[in-house]
Amino acid sequence: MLHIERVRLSIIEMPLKKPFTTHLGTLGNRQSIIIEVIDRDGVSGFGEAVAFSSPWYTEETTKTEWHILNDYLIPGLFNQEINHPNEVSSLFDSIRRNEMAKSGIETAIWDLYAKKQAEPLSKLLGGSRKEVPTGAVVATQNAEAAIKQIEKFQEEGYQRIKVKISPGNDIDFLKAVRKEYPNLPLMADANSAYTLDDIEQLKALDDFQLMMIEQPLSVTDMVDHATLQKHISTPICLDESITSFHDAYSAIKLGSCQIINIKMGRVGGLENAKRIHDLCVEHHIKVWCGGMIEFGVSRAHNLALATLEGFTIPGDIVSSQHYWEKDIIEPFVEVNNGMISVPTGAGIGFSINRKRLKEVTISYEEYVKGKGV
Ligand SMILES: O=C(O)CCC(=O)C1=CC=C[C@@H](O)[C@@H]1C(=O)O
Ligand SMILES: [Mg+2]
Repeated sequence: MLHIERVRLSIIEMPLKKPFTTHLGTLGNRQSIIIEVIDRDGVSGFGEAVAFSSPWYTEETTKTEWHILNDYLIPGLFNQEINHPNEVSSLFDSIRRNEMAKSGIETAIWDLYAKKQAEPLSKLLGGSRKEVPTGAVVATQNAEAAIKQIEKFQEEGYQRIKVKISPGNDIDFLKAVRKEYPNLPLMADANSAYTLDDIEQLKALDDFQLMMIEQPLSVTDMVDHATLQKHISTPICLDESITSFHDAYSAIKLGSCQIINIKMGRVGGLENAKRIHDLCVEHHIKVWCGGMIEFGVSRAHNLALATLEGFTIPGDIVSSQHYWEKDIIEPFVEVNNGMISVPTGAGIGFSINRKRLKEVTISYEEYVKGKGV
């Protein structure tokens, strides 16, 4: 039985080592909310609310998460007796959407629960992998720079490369990449840059032997993706369209995709992520673990999730040092020959460098039992 006694929220901020560019803009600085839930025995669990500072990827932002966490999600926790983290997402049923805020708290409670059970989070999720294959994202629209980044990722052993494409930055870009790397396991993420009017361009992508095209059409679409999949041989992977178990169910029913990028933040936490994984395995839909250019707490949770048997495609789980000068976890997540070893310690299996957390904290709120209820 878990009794949450205190919650500590820290908005942290770090510059990326290299800007992350898509057709939607460039991310140079990253904020995230680190959530520490502390039970009556003084045991801490950590989660990370991963919305960006502006609503370019989903409708949530660091500020909306701060509001929903402060005013809705946390106050309701103090008088709850939680038997299992699987109960947490239904506690939030009366609060619509706000999946990343919910995921931040839910994952922190999963970490706390696993620590109380003295078990690795991966084991409690039902994961069996002792190491996880991983891929990397080339986030530049400049072909020359992209080829240089791919060369570095190849040296580091990443098992597949994801590039970003959009109208006017697709065919020639992919031709340049394929010229240098004809056999590279390669996928492309469009972040909803196309419409069905672009169908001829999208058909042309079939010449590049892509593993998949991720989210080519509107972030809320299922129907046009199903139409598009009938016209192209490249498998469609959905990302932004899948914000819930029901979205995954609908996409599978409609034939909108052959692959789903599962991000626990986008779908409200680990329980929902696991349910979507199980549904996809049942319906022979491939899944992989997406990233959110996050810090070490969410990266550690992704690692635990990616140990589930259905995660057969290398995910977006790069090393801590790819993005950050100094992450907030110890040890850092490291990639060796394209694999990441799964920690065997209790919970997420990484500890928090509190000194570093304090250094990069820009705003802070602590709740004690009774406040906010
Ligand atoms: O976390 C990573 O290493 C990269 C993740 C990544 O590619 C994305 C994160 C968030 C928004 C997008 O730009 C993109 C995606 O759509 O998957
Ligand atoms: Mg994506």
